[in-house]
Amino acid sequence: MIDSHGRTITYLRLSVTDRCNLRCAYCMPLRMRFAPRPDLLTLDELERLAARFVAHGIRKLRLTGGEPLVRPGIIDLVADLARHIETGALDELTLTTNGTLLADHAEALARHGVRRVNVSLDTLDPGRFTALTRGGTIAPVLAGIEAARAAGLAVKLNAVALRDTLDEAVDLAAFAHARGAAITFIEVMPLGDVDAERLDQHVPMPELRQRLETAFALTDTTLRTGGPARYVRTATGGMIGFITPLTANFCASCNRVRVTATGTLHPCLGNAHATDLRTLLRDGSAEDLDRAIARAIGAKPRAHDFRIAPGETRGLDRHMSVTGG
Ligand SMILES: Nc1nc2c(ncn2[C@@H]2O[C@H](COP(=O)(O)OP(=O)(O)OP(=O)(O)O)[C@@H](O)[C@H]2O)c(=O)[nH]1
Ligand SMILES: C[S@@+](CC[C@H](N)C(=O)[O-])C[C@H]1O[C@@H](n2cnc3c(N)ncnc32)[C@H](O)[C@@H]1O
Ligand code: SF4
Ligand code: SF4
Repeated sequence: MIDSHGRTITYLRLSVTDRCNLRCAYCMPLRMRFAPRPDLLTLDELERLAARFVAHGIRKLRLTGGEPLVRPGIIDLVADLARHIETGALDELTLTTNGTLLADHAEALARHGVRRVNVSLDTLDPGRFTALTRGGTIAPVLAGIEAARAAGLAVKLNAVALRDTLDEAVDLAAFAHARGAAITFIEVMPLGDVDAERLDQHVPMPELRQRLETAFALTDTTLRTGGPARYVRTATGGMIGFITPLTANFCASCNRVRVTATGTLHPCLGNAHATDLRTLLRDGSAEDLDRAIARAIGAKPRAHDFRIAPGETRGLDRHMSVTGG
């Protein structure tokens, strides 16, 4: 699948639920409205839809959410999708999780062909964690990271670059590296309404990188994982990734599309473009579905138009938890 800007699409981010057991302050408001249950794809529909994308050249499949591990039957879905790894059609089946339920599932994920997981962790301070997630506790996340490692899963940490936790950037990187994990810092994106001003949350990545440079000597690398991060290496060999949609967008090399838990294809995280696949999946033919996917990818926008600056925030009326990032 090649879009009209010549970019080959090989990476699908599939949201398996828009529900979550946390309420991260940068992701959603405390009183979040979720999609009506009948609108959610069934596990069978998710599996069938993923198979269409794999048939069209998707090589990397990431399950996300909401929180993917709150979806009942998630391990059955992973087990079904694992056949694409076994046939060689997929290079990677992976997921991004808040880690709260990872201790319960790490072993089963590893058994079904998952080799690595990305775990979101923005703070190491238990009180701050509860405040930032509006009610979560950090202990299960830390246990989840250990369980994943024990199950043989490679772990990467994700931390959003936030004004309130900037003072922890060095500690977070050291925490990750002590566990053999890479860490990626992500600039906050203006997606959906939250109970705060985006400008108050946003830390431009050069500022965060400067903090890290007080503790680590950083060397740029050419490492690519197929995701949007650009990586540096510390003198001790630890990897730190930067995802910089606001200060240095990476759209020219984009290889990704996403499908929501209700079966909407968004060819770009940062634009409103949307194609309903659920109706075709439920009532149409396989050819109709394939045509709709091809048309949507052909029309993938060139880039996003996010902006967070004094006096001006430009974003989208769609929360990150809808697309799963
Ligand atoms: N603007 C933008 N942000 C993205 C895109 N893809 C991922 N992100 C953001 O990057 C963050 C980290 O994504 P992950 O779920 O860890 O996935 P990844 O970066 O592809 O992971 P790796 O496979 O480990 O490289 C999330 O907050 C996403 O929203 C994208 O295409 N555009
Ligand atoms: C939407 S979550 C879904 C998966 C899972 N619940 C988790 O938190 O890892 C995926 C990633 O998006 C990040 N994220 C959420 N809202 C964001 C925003 N507005 N800007 C940047 N990253 C965001 C999270 O920190 C997480 O790393
Ligand atoms: S970032 Fe992930 S864990 Fe946090 S509220 Fe959003 S979906 Fe839930
Ligand atoms: S904002 Fe859109 S074009 Fe840019 S990297 Fe993300 S999905 Fe790709």
